[in-house]
Amino acid sequence: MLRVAVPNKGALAERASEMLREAGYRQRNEQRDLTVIDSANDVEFFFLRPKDIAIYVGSGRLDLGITGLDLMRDSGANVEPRLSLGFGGSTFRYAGPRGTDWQLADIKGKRLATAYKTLVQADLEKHGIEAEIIRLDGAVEISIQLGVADLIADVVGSGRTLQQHDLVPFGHTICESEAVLIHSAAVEDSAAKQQLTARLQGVVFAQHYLMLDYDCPRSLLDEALRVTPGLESPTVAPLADPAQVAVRAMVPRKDANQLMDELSALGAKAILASDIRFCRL
Ligand SMILES: Nc1ncnc2c1ncn2[C@@H]1O[C@H](COP(=O)(O)OP(=O)(O)OP(=O)(O)O)[C@@H](O)[C@H]1O
Ligand SMILES: O=P(O)(O)OC[C@H]1O[C@H](OP(=O)(O)OP(=O)(O)O)[C@H](O)[C@@H]1O
Ligand SMILES: [Mg+2]
Repeated sequence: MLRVAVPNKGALAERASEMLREAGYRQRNEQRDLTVIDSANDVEFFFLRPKDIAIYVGSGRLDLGITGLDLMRDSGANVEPRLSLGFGGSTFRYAGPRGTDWQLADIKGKRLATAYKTLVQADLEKHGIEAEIIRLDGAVEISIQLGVADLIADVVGSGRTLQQHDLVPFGHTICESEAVLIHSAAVEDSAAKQQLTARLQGVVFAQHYLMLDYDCPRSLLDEALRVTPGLESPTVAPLADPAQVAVRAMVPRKDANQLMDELSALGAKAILASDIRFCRL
């Protein structure tokens, strides 16, 4: 049975379970359950703290896991990302009190609070900076106000939490992160791991694409197909009116409105966009 780790709480938990559901897997109904067996798909899911997931997967006890790239790197475990899941995007940044034009070199000799000690230590070493790292578990932005640190390094999503605490990010981005599916770098791949990956890939892909349907004069078909070339070859079907054809093609979601404008200007009619829930390419 394939064994898969899923975040049990925090920023990634809900979306991770939602994606697995979309991919056809059974997920927990009760927030406090720590495991769920999906016997139809021969998978057991383990609901673990996001910070611990890379450690379990790196140990080889679990086959796959969903976690943040920043957490994966901080764990130091022997794991690799195998699929980006397209949610939980954040950056990991140094930050200090507003009003000072902080530079990276200013970190030297300061007390720097973080919940990602390994990640920060590696970055400081890389830049030849020595500082006292204060290891906290969370709510790191409050630590300066409470007098235990001078600077912090933490996850920035919208930037709201930094702003609320009068902090500004400075220096380079330590890590760009998003939710990823990970595996152990030391364990061989298997058909079961590949199948779960392909199912999640289908969900990620479906989120990035829309299906466009439209009718277009046969005389304009070549031009219309240049606008919507599809992934490989769009479907072109005859209509009752021999001068018209119906076209169906997948398009990137972010371009959909512009492409619909172009098709409309070209003379296409009845242009419909529909969601793709999941797919296998
Ligand atoms: N506001 C946010 N926006 C986007 N991603 C975020 C945000 N906060 C956390 N993350 C991402 O979520 C992951 C960490 O999750 P979270 O902070 O929920 O876990 P945790 O800190 O281990 O648990 P907890 O906060 O419950 O102690 C990291 O990969 C991080 O980049
Ligand atoms: O830039 P923002 O959108 O404001 O998000 C960033 C905040 O979100 C996370 O906190 P979380 O809710 O996980 O609490 P924690 O600090 O206890 O981990 C992160 O640690 C930051 O504090
Ligand atoms: Mg957190």
